[in-house]
Amino acid sequence: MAASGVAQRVQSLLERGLSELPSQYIQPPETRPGSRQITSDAGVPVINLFDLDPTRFDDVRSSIRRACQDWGAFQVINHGVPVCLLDDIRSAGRSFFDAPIEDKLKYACEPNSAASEGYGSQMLSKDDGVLDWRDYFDHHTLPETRRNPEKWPDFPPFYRQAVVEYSNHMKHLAQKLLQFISESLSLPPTYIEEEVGEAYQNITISYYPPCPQPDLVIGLQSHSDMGAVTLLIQDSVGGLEVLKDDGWVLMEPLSEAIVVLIADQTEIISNGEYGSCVHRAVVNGSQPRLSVATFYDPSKATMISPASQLITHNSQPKFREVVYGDYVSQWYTKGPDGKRNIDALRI
Ligand SMILES: O=C(O)CCC(=O)C(=O)O
Ligand SMILES: [Fe+2]
Repeated sequence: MAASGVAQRVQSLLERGLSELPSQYIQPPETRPGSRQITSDAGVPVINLFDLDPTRFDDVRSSIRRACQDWGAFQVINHGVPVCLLDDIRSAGRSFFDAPIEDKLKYACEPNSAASEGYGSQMLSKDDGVLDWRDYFDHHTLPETRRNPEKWPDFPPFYRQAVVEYSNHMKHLAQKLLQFISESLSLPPTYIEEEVGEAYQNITISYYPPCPQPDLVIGLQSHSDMGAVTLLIQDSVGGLEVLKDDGWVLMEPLSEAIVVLIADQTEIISNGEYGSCVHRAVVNGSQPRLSVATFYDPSKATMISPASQLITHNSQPKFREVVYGDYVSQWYTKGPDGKRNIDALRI
């Protein structure tokens, strides 16, 4: 998102005491949380990975295929990532956000550069976009040459170690999931992984303070993620919603599960067979909420295009090829705004 000026942290705004909600955070009626909310009988699928037991792979692949076609999202359980590591990263994040603002600001991200590492909040965009009710800490974790734990909080003492271990586990799980996804499209198992090339991984811990008027704000506005796949964990509060058939469905918070969100480059590679998941985060009036999103993305120089195996005389390419870095720059210029970005590549 285009940025200018000094970032205001939502949490510090609240701590200073709010007599009324600042107007920059008030959403127009059509994007407020209550709009188009649906309770679906069939929620987002929860898929058992059976601790990656190869005898169950056929079942897993067909469940993933259905979930990708119907939702572009699913949760996985028995995924092989130690649950204590999920708890550690949530508790590390929570301790950071519970610390005094002076301690947090030592890790402030660069106010004028897009996607810089560290502690931040959405900044005023150059157009008159509405601000998200969210603060975050972004970590650059892969390739290892980008990984500099000195830039991450040194409290609580296990913070940096937890991020390193979490990053490594999420890389392996993302690769395994991309293999299932490739095979479920009848592509060779490593197809998507090879198209993506050396993975760029960022881990963003989002913190959504409670809001005195939660019905007027959005924690994180509607968007689809730009890369290949996003793995996300949330705490017990809940607030992640996915768009399905024009209505918003709550992603049930499950403490041991990992949410998988298909992102835009996988939609392109699958030639639209699997749509990326449009999602947003809503907030509430009483409890802060924390989530940890791990993005698995191509490098900026990587060219992404629909898999040639999926192009037949019955199925023409649906997207133009794109250099990933150009895709990202466009996103930062225009902002997420639903799926506007990927739609610009449609043939
Ligand atoms: O907090 C959440 O649940 C959503 C986070 C998210 O979508 C993102 O960081 O891209
Ligand atoms: Fe997202």
